[in-house]
Amino acid sequence: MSVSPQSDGREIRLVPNVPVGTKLVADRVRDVIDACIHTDSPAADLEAAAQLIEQATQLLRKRSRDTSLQVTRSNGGISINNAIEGPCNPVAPPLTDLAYVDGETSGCVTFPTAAEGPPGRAHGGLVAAVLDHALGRAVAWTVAAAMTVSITVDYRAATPLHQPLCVTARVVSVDGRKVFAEAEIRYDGQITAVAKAIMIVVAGLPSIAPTAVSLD
Ligand SMILES: CCCCCCCCCCCC(=O)SCCNC(=O)CCNC(=O)[C@H](O)C(C)(C)COP(=O)(O)OP(=O)(O)OC[C@H]1O[C@@H](n2cnc3c(N)ncnc32)[C@H](O)[C@@H]1OP(=O)(O)O
Repeated sequence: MSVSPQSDGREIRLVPNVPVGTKLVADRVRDVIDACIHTDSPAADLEAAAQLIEQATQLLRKRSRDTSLQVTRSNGGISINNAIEGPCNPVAPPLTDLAYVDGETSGCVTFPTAAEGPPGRAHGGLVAAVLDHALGRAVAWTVAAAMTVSITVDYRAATPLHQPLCVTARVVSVDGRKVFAEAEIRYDGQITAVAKAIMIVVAGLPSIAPTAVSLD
């Protein structure tokens, strides 16, 4: 396991694979979040549950590290704690099955109840975040690692909770450091939201590639 210093002084920790134990904890925490939102338990059960969660938190805090950004070389360089794709981040939906084929980036996501905005629908901000992330992936995989300076989202139909959604993204054009890209999210083949973004290639970000990842 190695650490590479970044231009802003923060460190990125490289890990060979998604850590199985950490992912397991993240999956269980996702379950806890869902149970917390849906529970109709009596006060005594809620108190007992809170104590158990507190005990689990203390156990996890027994050994901590400062670095949060961890990247594995597998699957095109997954940032395991990322807010959108991180399998070890219980707040990430997460966006999974990321792939890059013939210039097209794709991924899958199922929004949990915790992502609810309007009743039964995904929150628009989270839909935008997923689109933003897919755009970032598409630009990183097609051109170079970049940051979003502008994103516009058109919401065309309800993006449902608890349903498998497909996300696709691609680079449209490049003008110096500026990269123009577009993405969409689909439910059952129908587009629910479309995004257009301008991203700026930034030196010092970890380089990721679709197949052979080199982070050294
Ligand atoms: C490893 C696994 C990871 C896995 C990760 C996978 C992908 C994750 C993607 C997530 C995406 C994000 O959330 S990114 C996070 C949110 N975004 C940010 O935090 C970015 C905040 N902004 C910045 O830090 C800065 O603006 C920079 C560094 C991006 C650019 O600053 P700069 O380097 O000084 O560049 P600057 O000269 O200002 O601009 C460069 C060119 O872009 C143009 N430009 C700038 N802003 C705009 C704009 N809004 N609309 C149009 N054009 C613009 C300028 O006119 C200029 O054009 P010209 O004169 O050259 O023609």
